[in-house]
Amino acid sequence: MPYRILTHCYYVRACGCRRSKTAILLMNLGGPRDADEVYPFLHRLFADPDIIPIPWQKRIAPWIARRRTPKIIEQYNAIGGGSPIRAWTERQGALLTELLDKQSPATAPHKVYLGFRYAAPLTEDALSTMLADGVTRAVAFTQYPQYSCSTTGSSLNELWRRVEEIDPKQRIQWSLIDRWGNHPGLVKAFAHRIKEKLATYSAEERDQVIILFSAHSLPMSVVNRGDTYPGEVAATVNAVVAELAREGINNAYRLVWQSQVGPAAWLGPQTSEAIDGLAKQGYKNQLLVPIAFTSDHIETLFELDHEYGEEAKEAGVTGYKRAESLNDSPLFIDAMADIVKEHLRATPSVSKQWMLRCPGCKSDTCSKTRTFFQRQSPQ
Ligand SMILES: C=CC1=C(C)c2cc3[nH]c(cc4nc(cc5[nH]c(cc1n2)c(C)c5CCC(=O)O)C(CCC(=O)O)=C4C)c(C)c3C=C
Ligand SMILES: [Fe+2]
Ligand SMILES: [Fe+2]
Repeated sequence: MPYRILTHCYYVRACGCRRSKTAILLMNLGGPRDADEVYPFLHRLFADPDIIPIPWQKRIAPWIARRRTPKIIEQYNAIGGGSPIRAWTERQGALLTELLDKQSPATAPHKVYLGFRYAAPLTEDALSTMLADGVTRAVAFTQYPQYSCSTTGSSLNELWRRVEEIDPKQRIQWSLIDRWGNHPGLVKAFAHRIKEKLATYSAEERDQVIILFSAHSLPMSVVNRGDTYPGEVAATVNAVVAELAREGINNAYRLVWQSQVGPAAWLGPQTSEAIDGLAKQGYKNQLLVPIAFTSDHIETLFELDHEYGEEAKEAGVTGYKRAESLNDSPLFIDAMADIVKEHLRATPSVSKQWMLRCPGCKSDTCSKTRTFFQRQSPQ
């Protein structure tokens, strides 16, 4: 017990102290848990120039958020009142900790923290808790498998700013897992979810099912400045398709893009239009696969299930189904543990704060910087 008050305890096994030796910060966008959290969530999102640069941003963001809040509350009400991202991330974190403690005694005990960009627990909350817990070694692990300056970049820039503010002496040594869209474990987990759902079609229908991999779209302005996300999503799709082919599954497939916001041009084809267009070509069995996010959220539960589900029915798609999100899939948790284990083995702890900035642009304002030729940072 007395060891609990020590800042550093390297004798965790012998003394029974529960202080974690390795902290893992799961970074994600987060989501409102109830109606009261919708406005603050949207406000933070529209105030973030890394996701959406707006002139006079600080002044305009509250106004856009206020106008959008009633519509988004309605959408969250349709899926049970709030976003399940936090609950799923907590569950994934608990399972990951358990697995890592078993598989990686050299870096145990592990402790997972959640750091969300737009909803509680925010990055700054996570960082303060980690410092209060006496953490000295941490891995920032993005929960977006494919890198975009608008998502992982934004989270990293926020972490970098908060470290400067809250931990200027760098008591915590950080390293970074910034992309993992083609990790074999992730690919297997996606393929398994697809096989599970394909098995629910009749034997005659199964080969006729078209698989629609659906990812959150990006504004063309972000695509055109060289964001690597579209290519990384396509790489995940190709890897999953190859994995399915190895198991004798050779269905037709397309990559489509959902969740456009506002009037600007976004990357297409749009999921809803593709569903309709393919229905007109006679594809009555369509299996939707969310490929750029690892747990359920408004875009799977509301957009894919409700909104596009209704549109598909009207278009005559009688066999419209969605693959379950990865959520607490054991294959997915195995993949997460594998990624962290491998990272810890290969990456000595590094304290350089620049590692926490968006490696696409090394700037804390991604949106102003070109990101062509973004390098794959070491994992
Ligand atoms: C890989 C995932 C995501 C990318 C890329 C992404 C880019 C992106 N998003 C917006 C604007 C909004 N996104 C909103 C919600 C939202 N976005 C993602 C994921 C990605 N976004 C998720 C999982 C969610 C839902 C969160 C939940 O349900 O808990 C919203 C809020 C909802 C709404 O108002 O429609 C906005 C706004 C932009 C502009 C962008 C790329 C630049
Ligand atoms: Fe989004
Ligand atoms: Fe960036």
